[in-house]
Amino acid sequence: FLSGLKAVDNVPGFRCAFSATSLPGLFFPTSLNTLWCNPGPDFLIRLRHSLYPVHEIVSVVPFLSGAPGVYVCSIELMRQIAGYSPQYDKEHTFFDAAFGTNVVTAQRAGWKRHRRVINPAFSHKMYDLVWKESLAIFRDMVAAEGWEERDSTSTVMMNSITIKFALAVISSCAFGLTFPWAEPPKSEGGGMTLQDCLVIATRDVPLRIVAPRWVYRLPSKYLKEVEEAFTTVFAFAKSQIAARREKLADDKSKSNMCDLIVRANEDDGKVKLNDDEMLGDVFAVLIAGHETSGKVLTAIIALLGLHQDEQERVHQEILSVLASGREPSLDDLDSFPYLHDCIMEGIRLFPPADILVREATEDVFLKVPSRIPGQRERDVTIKKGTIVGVDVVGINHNPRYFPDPEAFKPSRWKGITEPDQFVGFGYGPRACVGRKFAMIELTCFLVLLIRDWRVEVVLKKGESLQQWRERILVAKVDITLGVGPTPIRLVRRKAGDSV
Ligand code: HEM
Repeated sequence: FLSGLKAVDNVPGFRCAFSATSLPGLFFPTSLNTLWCNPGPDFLIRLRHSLYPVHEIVSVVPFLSGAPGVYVCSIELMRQIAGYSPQYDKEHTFFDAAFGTNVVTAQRAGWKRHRRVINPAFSHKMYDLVWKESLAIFRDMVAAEGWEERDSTSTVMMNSITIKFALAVISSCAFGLTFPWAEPPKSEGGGMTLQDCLVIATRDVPLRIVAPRWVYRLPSKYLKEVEEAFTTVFAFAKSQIAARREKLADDKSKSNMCDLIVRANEDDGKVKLNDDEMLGDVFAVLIAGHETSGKVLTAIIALLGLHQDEQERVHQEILSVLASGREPSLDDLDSFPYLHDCIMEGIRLFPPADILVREATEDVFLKVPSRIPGQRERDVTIKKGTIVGVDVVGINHNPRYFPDPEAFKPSRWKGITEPDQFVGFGYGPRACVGRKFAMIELTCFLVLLIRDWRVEVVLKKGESLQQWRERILVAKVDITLGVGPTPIRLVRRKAGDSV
């Protein structure tokens, strides 16, 4: 504990039993009790108003389990920490124990091989496919949900719709696995859909790591579900790699992302990944590629439902681009600047990747800005091996960059180029490789939705919009950050209809 305090140069913060990202920290209940403190995985967003009273840095020093760490909410420091400096690397994480080393978690030396294999998959041809599939899946969804024949829907829980949509897009574009909206693929046991299995597999990673295999034979419905979920997800990933290999042996055409990854791996002898690493990458793309987009899509739809004026502005923009009544295409992607700003603002308020975690590879010196105008920076020396987290939520709520940070104001992004202040997709060499993929599917979904439907939030009797926001838009972190169950209603737009 004392060496932990030294490692973070006595920067003020939490002195706790477990660090937020250690295994016990995830298992035990969150508590800020001074004797039994466990800040919990979502402390950055929960405590965002009070975390940084003076300087833009806070420390977490556990006395039982987990590594000491500091968290910063400064863009200037993010550039040093997540940029190209060899002084920082990805933190060694326990997630590898469940899914294998992969492109998201690998440390610098191994990561380059993963990234070289993954990169060719993110091509214009792939983006074309993402748009086409998003369009087709949206249409299938509207028909299968029975919205086509209605002027307004009953209450729709948006979370399951957007996660299913994002999973359908990644399954189709990454693995060539298309399925009808009404009949998603089921697990071998037949009880759960692949979507259910992925939700459980991502939520229960800590249990999977600590529980020995015999535990799953105990008579518990919950444990049986966890076992079925992991077995299904592993079988799916393995079958995808095997199928790609077989296909590529007699068919040299490259089509979906998994084909391209397997081909890139086998084309270049120097960068070959072994089967476990390939499996890890398939999981990484599957999870990083649907959890993030699905969760933030719900938040953006909810924010547009709360802010009818902003929604109307987006609607008018869509009508002006699609004036002739034609369907949107990938060529229109940059023709919706206001919608683009709404997406940026949604990601700012509810960033799926709430933190960029790095580890100091040597002793590092930080000049930390003060939150109080006119007050001096603080010099801090962080010891080698200490966790250094870029607090994305903290940056996004830092009034130095975003005045009135809690407000949904898409217009604040006008004229701001992304690398300047937009940290939602990360920064530097490890920034999101799927950024354009995500922007395409989000734009396609929102253009089609807002063109045809007005989104309304479903209030309880007597509830105000502000109360709805406080009740529903509560961020929760399980691997990625998202909002709670979000009830909305869609009302079909008629010609000349506006708010
Ligand atoms: C709105 C949606 C998304 C958001 C907000 C998001 C955010 C991020 C962020 C912040 C990082 C950097 C993490 C770090 O530096 O520690 C990242 C990395 C990554 N993302 Fe995304 N992501 C999104 C969608 C996607 C999609 C759709 C895919 C794949 C199709 C994807 C694949 C990846 C991968 C593979 C990495 C690791 C890159 C590397 O380390 O080389 N992401 N993402």
